Amino acid sequence: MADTRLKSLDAAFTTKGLTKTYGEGPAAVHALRGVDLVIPDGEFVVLLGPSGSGKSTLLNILGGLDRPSAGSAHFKDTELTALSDAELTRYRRDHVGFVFQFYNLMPSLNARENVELVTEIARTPLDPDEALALVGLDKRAHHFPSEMSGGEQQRVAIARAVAKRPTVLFCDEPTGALDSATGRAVLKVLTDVNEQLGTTVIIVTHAANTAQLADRVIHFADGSIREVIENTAKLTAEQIEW
Ligand SMILES: Nc1ncnc2c1ncn2[C@@H]1O[C@H](COP(=O)(O)OP(=O)(O)OP(=O)(O)O)[C@@H](O)[C@H]1O
Repeated sequence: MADTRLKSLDAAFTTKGLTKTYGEGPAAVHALRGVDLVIPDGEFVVLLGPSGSGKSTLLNILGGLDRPSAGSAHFKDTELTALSDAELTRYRRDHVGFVFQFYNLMPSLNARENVELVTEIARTPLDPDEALALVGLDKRAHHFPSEMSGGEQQRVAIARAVAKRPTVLFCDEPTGALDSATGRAVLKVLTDVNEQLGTTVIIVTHAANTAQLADRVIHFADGSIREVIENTAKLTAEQIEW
């Protein structure tokens, strides 16, 4: 598929001195130690780093699920750190989609009904069938989660997350529970979402191969950014090594 999207040079996110400390005194855990970061709008970004290095903490703050202890985080011109709880909820509802390692589908609802959970409350949603077609599951709309493989369930979760046309899609270990073939299919869907809808996609993972798909790879270590690499030779999901 040709990438006809014009990439914007505007920042989707800017953080300055972003700090998160859990607990106090000798028991304090320094999850983020003053992170300065710019994530351009429309990019496919991968956060890599060892367990406990602060990746999920950063994702949760940028996604409006958590607040930092100090420093600032902007989404475009909006300072997330200055928003009230109600405003943060609106930010999540209007701009953010989440995909987690374990799908979080409603077992009593079929694929289409799981997607409709979002399209019924979003302001300018995709048609649920269009969202399922985007992830290649338009023929499985009436199947329940228990009737689908892990990779198919994750694709329904992605359809649900993108159905509200989020500006940003956050994924925490989206292929962590999947074998290589289904993991590859899920990554293909995520790159399609980035390219076809222009959604900024930010993925936290241990899987170093996912970095080969990224415009930008951010390496974390011990609550800090160790290195940011702009990838000049992106691969497709079919090409990456597993
Ligand atoms: N709610 C919490 N209370 C106390 N400590 C926490 C809490 N959440 C995270 N931490 C700690 O903060 C540090 C960073 O955690 P975080 O989950 O951001 O790391 P991560 O890089 O995403 O790790 P993983 O790859 O294992 O998910 C860890 O030491 C973790 O134990």
